[in-house]
Amino acid sequence: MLNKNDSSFTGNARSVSAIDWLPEGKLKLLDQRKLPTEEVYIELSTAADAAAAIKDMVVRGAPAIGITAAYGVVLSVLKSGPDSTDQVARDIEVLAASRPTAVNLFWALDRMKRVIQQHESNGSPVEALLQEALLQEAQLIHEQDIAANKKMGASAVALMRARQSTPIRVLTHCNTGALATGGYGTALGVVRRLQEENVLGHVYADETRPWLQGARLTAWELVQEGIPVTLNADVAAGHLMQAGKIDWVVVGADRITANGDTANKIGTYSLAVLAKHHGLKFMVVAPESTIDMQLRTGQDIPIEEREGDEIVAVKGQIIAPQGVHTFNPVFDVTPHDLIDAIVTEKGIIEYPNETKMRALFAKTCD
Ligand SMILES: CSC[C@H]1O[C@H](OP(=O)(O)O)[C@H](O)[C@@H]1O
Repeated sequence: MLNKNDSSFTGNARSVSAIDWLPEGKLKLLDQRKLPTEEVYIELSTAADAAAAIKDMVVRGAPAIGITAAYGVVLSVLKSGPDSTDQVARDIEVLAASRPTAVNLFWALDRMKRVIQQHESNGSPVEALLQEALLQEAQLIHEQDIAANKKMGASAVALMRARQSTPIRVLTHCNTGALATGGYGTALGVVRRLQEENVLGHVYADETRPWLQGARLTAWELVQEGIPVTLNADVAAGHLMQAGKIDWVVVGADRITANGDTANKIGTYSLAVLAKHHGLKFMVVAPESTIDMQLRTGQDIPIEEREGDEIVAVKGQIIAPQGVHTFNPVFDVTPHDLIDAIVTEKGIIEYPNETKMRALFAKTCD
């Protein structure tokens, strides 16, 4: 286990990466459970370690989960040795079972399985060649995610500037930044681009109960970069909208279905209803790896429920009586008709519906 004295730590969220492949064949993760008070890194050497890190939210965020799983497959092949097909297949199943909602996990594993299948179709895969091909694919998934985030940031800000005067004031939910992705961020990538173009009015960050991704992670990223952020209780979001403080609600996604219904952190649906009521714009920002054209509507999306102890305690401090029942779904689904724009690296869909989604994605998701 490494602490922030680790040589790669520079003290700046912009250069801090949640996920790094080490030359000695290990995966280094920033333990997001310990932020913002501690920057602690862990090094993983097995696929089971990677699956546990996803399940336990050492690393979280739909794209980051997919990238971690891809490196987990590399760890599996490195560890399994020759004739490891069955063990690698078992490891991929363990990775797939780590969390159910973010489709990026399954998208990334499918890409890695295609590399294995290509090698197997060429006769028995030469182990070293397969290991190298899988590492290259995982690193490509990682790099493509960062590039997608920067492209989405630019196109989202261009749309916002075409729709209203500047500066632009944003409310965001959960964490969708460098910690949730390969780097730069999805919804937080839009915030970064607004700041880069000097048209950011202000960012309001929902604390995002119960896991507090907004308070612990989004605020950490933005404060470190000097981006003007105000942390608010989730229940204050409606008040901010009613007070005329917000122009756009901008969020990430964990799975977007063929009609544009969007699963995202619990509380997103409420924000969309509030935004509609107050006549504000609601934007979803997500790479194509978050699109699931195999599901027709959001009703089909598996919604993860986590342990009640995430609700009844905050950083170990008990805040509810012993024996209370709990209900802890950690995602909800925003219907497409509450979404003004879905921004992806392939293009922007305004007022999404199945026809528009299929026009943009059918060719790549059949
Ligand atoms: C870049 S999208 C990240 C997405 O993932 C988060 O969920 P979790 O922290 O539980 O992995 C949240 O839904 C974000 O919008």
